[in-house]
Amino acid sequence: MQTAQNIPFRKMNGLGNEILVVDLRGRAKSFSEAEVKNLAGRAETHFDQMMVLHDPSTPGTTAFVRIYNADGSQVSACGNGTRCVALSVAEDTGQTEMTFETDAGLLAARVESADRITVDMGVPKFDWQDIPLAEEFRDTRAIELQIGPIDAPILHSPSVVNVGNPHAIFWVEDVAAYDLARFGPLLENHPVFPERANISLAQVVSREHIILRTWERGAGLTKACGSAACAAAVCAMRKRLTERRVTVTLPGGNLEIEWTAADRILMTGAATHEHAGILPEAPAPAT
Ligand SMILES: N[C@H](CCC[C@H](N)C(=O)O)C(=O)O
Repeated sequence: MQTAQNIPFRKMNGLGNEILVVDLRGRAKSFSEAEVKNLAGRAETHFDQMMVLHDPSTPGTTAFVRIYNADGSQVSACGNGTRCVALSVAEDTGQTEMTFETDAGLLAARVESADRITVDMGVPKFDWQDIPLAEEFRDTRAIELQIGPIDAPILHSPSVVNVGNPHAIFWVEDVAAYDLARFGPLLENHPVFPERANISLAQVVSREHIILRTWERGAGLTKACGSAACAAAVCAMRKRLTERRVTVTLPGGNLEIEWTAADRILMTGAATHEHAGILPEAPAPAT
């Protein structure tokens, strides 16, 4: 396993979603799954997601961003992490507009301040094959899935969507009434989700306000999940529960989500610095 060669990192968060930002541009290096999990497990570099910047291949873009969950899995979208990367780049270069390459496509970002960073999270996908689901469901606004009676009240009929990553949204009267830590992993790994899924409880307070809690695929309970906020917003709009602009309140704070007439999802919120340092030497591989 290659050791880290004096590589700087920034520990940040997006509404409390723990993010490690590592810039590998100009270096011929990438991280193994073992290195990712090792960094996630250390107090100084602990993260829910790690955002790694690599040299881009599309002219005019700032970086290709590779995204890892704490369990080492590589994923294609992280809203909170993308805001942290955008703030980091803006502070380093003075740029306020930038575009990143990700496995889910190009993401444009605008940095007005550390409190107002907007990311275009792209176009939502609702077909069962695009989530993906293991079998055909005609109406992905409510699929036949339920959990219980291990948890009362029963959870059922989630909406599903892909916003660069897969999400299932359960609609509830009170997000605090459920032991999400207990059944989150059951649903994350449910066979109906061949690539697993991020699992959220959504409470629609008004036509402009949703309260959300999320069990994240590959990271567990987090204080915020930006892509889940996007997922809940577009699924609520699709069910005619909300307008096209909503505030989503997560345990760590608020995000503004807009599903534009051009079918793109705009997410606006803050990013916060915590500390910076040099990545620790990776441990020698067990012989
Ligand atoms: N756990 C997610 C990736 C990070 C999403 C979340 N942290 C966000 O802000 O969007 C997944 O496996 O698809």
